[in-house]
Amino acid sequence: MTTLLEIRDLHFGYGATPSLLQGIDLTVKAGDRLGIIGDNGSGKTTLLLLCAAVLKPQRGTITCLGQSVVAGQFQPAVGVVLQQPADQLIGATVAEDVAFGPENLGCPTSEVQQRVQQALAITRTAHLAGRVPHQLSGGEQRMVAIAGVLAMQPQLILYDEPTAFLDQRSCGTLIEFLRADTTPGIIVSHDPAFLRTVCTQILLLESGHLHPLAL
Ligand SMILES: Nc1ncnc2c1ncn2[C@@H]1O[C@H](COP(=O)(O)OP(=O)(O)OP(=O)(O)O)[C@@H](O)[C@H]1O
Repeated sequence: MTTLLEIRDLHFGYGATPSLLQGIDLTVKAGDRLGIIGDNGSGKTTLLLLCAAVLKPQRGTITCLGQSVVAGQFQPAVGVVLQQPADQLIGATVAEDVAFGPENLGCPTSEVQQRVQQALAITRTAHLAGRVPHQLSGGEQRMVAIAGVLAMQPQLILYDEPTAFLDQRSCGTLIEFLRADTTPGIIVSHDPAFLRTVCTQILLLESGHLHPLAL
């Protein structure tokens, strides 16, 4: 089975928390969606930012589809859904926002339009196409942010606390989407029941190490 992401002996820390990650090993293969749970400040977001090439490992390696992940280098194969969806919404309208990714990948206009319509349909946000992203509710913003990621057709999607700020109904929409979508990835969350519903494996990040948990 294709290996999408491979992390070996990853170490990382900040000034005040120098030993945050102390030898992380992780593999995401086709069909895998890993859930990561852990206390506040255990390093879950940091781990995602390392996978997304936003941060540079202090030791160890991260490879995506067999290529070394180089911090600061754009990885079209990896989509990231940030904890605060508003942070990644930049278009004047929802449709323009979702078009931004494929446009920047150099897709022809007809393909951009096709990808936008498809992503909005999958995330059930087509009715929001003409709306201003920053005037949407938190739940609507989250699904639009996911649509923007899907329009880039990534091979791996990293989600940082996707259920944060969602009410039960929006959570239901998200779960329905995640159950239908087969893109492999990693989901960081504080909600074990949610992770059990949408992930193939759950890992606990504790004291700088990942430990498998029973589903
Ligand atoms: N840019 C930064 N500079 C210095 N310290 C940071 C930085 N970002 C995060 N930290 C610290 O690193 C630790 C881990 O933060 P991180 O956001 O990765 O944790 P988390 O597990 O995602 O937490 P939460 O569940 O609260 O979202 C925290 O103690 C945090 O204060």
